[in-house]
Amino acid sequence: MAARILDGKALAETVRAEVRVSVDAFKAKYGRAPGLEVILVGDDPASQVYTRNKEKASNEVGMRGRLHVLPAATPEDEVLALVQRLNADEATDGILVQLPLPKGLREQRILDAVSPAKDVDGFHPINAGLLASGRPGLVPCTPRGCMRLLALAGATLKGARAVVVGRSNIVGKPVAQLLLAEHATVTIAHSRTEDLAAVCREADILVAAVGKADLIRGDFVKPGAIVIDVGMNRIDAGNGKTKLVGDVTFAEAAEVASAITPVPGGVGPMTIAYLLENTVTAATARMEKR
Ligand SMILES: Nc1nc(=O)c2c([nH]1)NC[C@@H]1CN(c3ccc(C(=O)N[C@@H](CCC(=O)O)C(=O)O)cc3)C=[N+]21
Repeated sequence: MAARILDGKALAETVRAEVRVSVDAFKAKYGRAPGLEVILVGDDPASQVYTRNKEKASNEVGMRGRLHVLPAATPEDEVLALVQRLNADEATDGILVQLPLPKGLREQRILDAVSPAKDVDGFHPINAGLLASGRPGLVPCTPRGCMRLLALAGATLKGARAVVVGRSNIVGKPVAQLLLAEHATVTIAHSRTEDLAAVCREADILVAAVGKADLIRGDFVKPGAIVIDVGMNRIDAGNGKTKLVGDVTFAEAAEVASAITPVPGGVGPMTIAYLLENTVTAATARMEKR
């Protein structure tokens, strides 16, 4: 059996078209564009590419996207001062601090400084707590993208066995919360899980979010399962080049699963699309509160 390949790139384009409609409605109602501010500290080449893409993607849907680049040696208090200035700025709806931060900057202190109402990453403990309590708030982008891909696959979540491999605050925990909210029976597995293969084989829905190439082999997948691969691993392609792969051995898993996301072209583009969605959601919520 060959699995259906879930095209995250095409689905992300659909989400962006939806966001464009919301942005136009927002502009008509409030006379300005939703504003996303992306903060990059340092000169990590991958982060430079990612943040430029985020700025570009936000402008393409009619928002006002802006990238702030600070030198790697910027003192923590200066980063905090920028976050606080943007928190207080009426035209700023979303604030994203690109991770990882350079050594010497305390990630938690900086992320906690972002106003929960403008926290379009959904990383603030207030938003994490709201999600865990089943209350409305800003939800992390990658987990939202995973749920939309499951909808594309036509997954029945109610009563399904879902296994999430990985327990990060950015993906594993929030995607588990979203699956639970949809009435799946959720297991969170991780590097210390005993017999990971056997646990994964129970899954109707398998979400891999660890960051380790080839962690999930074909024999980890229950026949007919839906596999969402969140991993982003840059590995040696053998020809002096590198290539991007997920956590799942794609060719093996695609023989067994009913549907599977590729890397690249799966979850990654959905993350950016939901960053835009979260920004217009945050903008609308702020304006409606005033
Ligand atoms: N505050 C913060 N929020 C983030 O959301 C955040 C972050 N920091 N730091 C880094 C990670 C990584 N991340 C990606 C998003 C999309 C792709 C993506 O679109 N990938 C393409 C391919 C990209 C390529 O070829 O390199 C794909 O999978 O098809 C990748 C990586 C967001 N992150």
